[in-house]
Amino acid sequence: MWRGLWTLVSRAARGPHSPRLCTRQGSGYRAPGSGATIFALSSGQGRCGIAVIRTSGPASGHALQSLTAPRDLPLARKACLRLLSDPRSGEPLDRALVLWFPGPQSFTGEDCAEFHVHGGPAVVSGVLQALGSVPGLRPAEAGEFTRRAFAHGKLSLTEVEGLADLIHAETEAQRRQALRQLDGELGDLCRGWAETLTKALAHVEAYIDFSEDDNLEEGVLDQADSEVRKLEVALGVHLRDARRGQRLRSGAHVVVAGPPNAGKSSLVNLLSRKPVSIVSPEPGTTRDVLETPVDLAGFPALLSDTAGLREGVGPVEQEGVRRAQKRLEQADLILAVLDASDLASPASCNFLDTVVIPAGARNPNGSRQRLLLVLNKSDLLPAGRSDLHPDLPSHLLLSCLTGEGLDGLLEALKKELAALCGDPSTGPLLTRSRHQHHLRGCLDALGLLRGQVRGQWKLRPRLEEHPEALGYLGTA
Ligand SMILES: Nc1nc2c(ncn2[C@@H]2O[C@H](COP(=O)(O)OP(=O)(O)OP(=O)(O)O)[C@@H](O)[C@H]2O)c(=O)[nH]1
Repeated sequence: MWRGLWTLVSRAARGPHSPRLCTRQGSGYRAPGSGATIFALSSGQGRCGIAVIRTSGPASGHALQSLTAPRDLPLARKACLRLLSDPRSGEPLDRALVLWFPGPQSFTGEDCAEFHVHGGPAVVSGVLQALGSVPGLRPAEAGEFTRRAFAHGKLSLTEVEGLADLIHAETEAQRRQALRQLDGELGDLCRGWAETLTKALAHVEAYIDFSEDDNLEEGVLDQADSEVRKLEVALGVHLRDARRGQRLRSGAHVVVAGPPNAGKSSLVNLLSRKPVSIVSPEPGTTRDVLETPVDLAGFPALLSDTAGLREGVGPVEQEGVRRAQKRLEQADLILAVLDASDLASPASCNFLDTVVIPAGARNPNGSRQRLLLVLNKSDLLPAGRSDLHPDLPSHLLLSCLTGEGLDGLLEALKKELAALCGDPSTGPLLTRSRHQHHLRGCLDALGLLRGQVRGQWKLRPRLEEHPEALGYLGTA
């Protein structure tokens, strides 16, 4: 009976055939056409000082020798100046730095070469054409160098994702997070979890094999159970935190809302440093939701300008108000803007009552909607006036016209966004729904395993239905 249980559990621990959370491949996986030698421009397109062209594959050394004079291979990983010429015509193409990375000590794990040529379009296209004429070489597909690095165990899946995030990082916080993931932090965390699980399974196996001979310390199952419980707690904490990492990748939704003419569009333009929205003294100028991606105090955000909220307007503006309200419901952070010199107007009072005050109250899941109240047009207030409104919630004074108060607002935004997106320096974050999917699968499987360990046989049919259950964390 125990043997049967163990067969189930160990099958479960080996997990699914699909890529696991932090899989480091290194064997088995072969992409179509992976035997060929590939080449590509690895630096950006366009005119520039230096462009880097790379090759990867068994014919890299031959390609390097075919294009360079003298023809001998340079010392491994040492930059060396060579004349490049077209192997078909012998026509000189450029004088360039070349590097030779014999596998497996290269980015992809294969033989690689790099040509650091002058970045003019004619030079780049001449060298690419010359490489294409070398037998066994073909242009690389998008992402193929990284795919090969993964296939040869040079990068784990989470590191590949970190690399992609680093290339696309637009803000400081995104760069920090991507670099930490590329350095393997998330993978290390998952491997730690996987090790804990493997140890717990080993204890269960030992119990199954030896308990009847009384050779085993007491409490082995309890110990395994307690380890698995701790693991469940750790996974739960990361899962609950998952939205923060995803926000850090894709940007938090910051919605600028308020009554008409409060200066919402002026604030959006000020924060994005470009004329996203039309600014005019006419109330009701902005009718639709206008979005722009911005770097707010080092964090990525999608900033939305919305129609001024007021009642008794025509059908077009009414639709704008409806869209603004819908966007407010989806906001991660509301930037509520009021005209500091017009706080007693019906539109301001209504906005305070319907948006600002309710945001401070706890919603059914126990959290509050994040909101920063900004009183704009502070330049219109009489000097030294601080008695704005006795019941006004905590707020920031700003003048979009003079820029006064902007530093304070950016500081407050930084705090809010750090809470929303997570601080990459405090530990690895789950940045993709793939991570969440695998962790959730692992958590479910741990529940099943604990049921089995405690002899709850009624769960057995369910485990048999999910033989992959415990393989979600991947292996080192
Ligand atoms: N004095 C002063 N005027 C401002 C300030 N910010 C904006 N304004 C003016 O206020 C008017 C309305 O500004 P907008 O930014 O268009 O206001 P809005 O809230 O987007 O207006 P709607 O599109 O009608 O909802 C414009 O004439 C701006 O120049 C400020 O800080 N001080």
